[in-house]
Amino acid sequence: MTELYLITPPRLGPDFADALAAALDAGPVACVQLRLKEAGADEMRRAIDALRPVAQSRGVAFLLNDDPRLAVETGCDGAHLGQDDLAAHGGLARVRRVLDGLSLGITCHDSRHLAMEAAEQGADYVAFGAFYPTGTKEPKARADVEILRWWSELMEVPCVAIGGITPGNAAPLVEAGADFLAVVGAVWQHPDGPAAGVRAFRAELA
Ligand SMILES: Cc1ncc(COP(=O)(O)OP(=O)(O)O)c(N)n1
Ligand SMILES: Cc1ncsc1CCOP(=O)(O)O
Ligand SMILES: [Mg+2]
Repeated sequence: MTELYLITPPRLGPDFADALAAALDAGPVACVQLRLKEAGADEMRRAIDALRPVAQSRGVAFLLNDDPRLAVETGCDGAHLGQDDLAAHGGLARVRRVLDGLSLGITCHDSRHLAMEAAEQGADYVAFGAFYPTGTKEPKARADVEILRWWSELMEVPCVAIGGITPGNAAPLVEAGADFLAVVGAVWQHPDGPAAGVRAFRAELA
């Protein structure tokens, strides 16, 4: 089964909590990641305080991008870290300890080695990508669907696919065994709004 993993847009408008609620109510959505690359500490805490209850009250996990300590402090369900973030926070083993029983997701780009290492050290999921061209971020790597097939046949730890995923190109990722599809643009930039964006994935994930 493949589930939707929603990542927030890079900048949040004043009504974003309502937009998030509408998107989640159009679900199922398994997880929300707050990803604000340009926010300062205060803005980040305000966003967490406003959005975390929207997700958690609906039984949707709320993860924070990049900052495991803040995730713990603010009651998030876990954190997602990239390879540079791991280095900045003292390495994977240390981050695992900081998060204790909370969820830890790790960016592994297109690397089987990084994914094995992450799983061995207690990651709760590994993320591969970018699978398709994306305007949301300049990706460090392009990944092939075969890495999802290889991983899902070999390993128990769930895998996330990310990068340019839309309802129109999701099928090969689902077929190859992705446990989650992580999406930004296809939901938040959907012409009929985010709820329609989430609904559009339903048929692909069934
Ligand atoms: C689910 C998921 N996968 C990958 C990423 C990318 O993380 P990272 O490489 O640290 O890049 P930034 O998101 O921090 O720009 C992600 N955030 N979520
Ligand atoms: C954060 C991130 N990491 C690799 S691609 C990407 C952006 C995904 O956004 P979109 O779904 O809009 O392509
Ligand atoms: Mg990061």
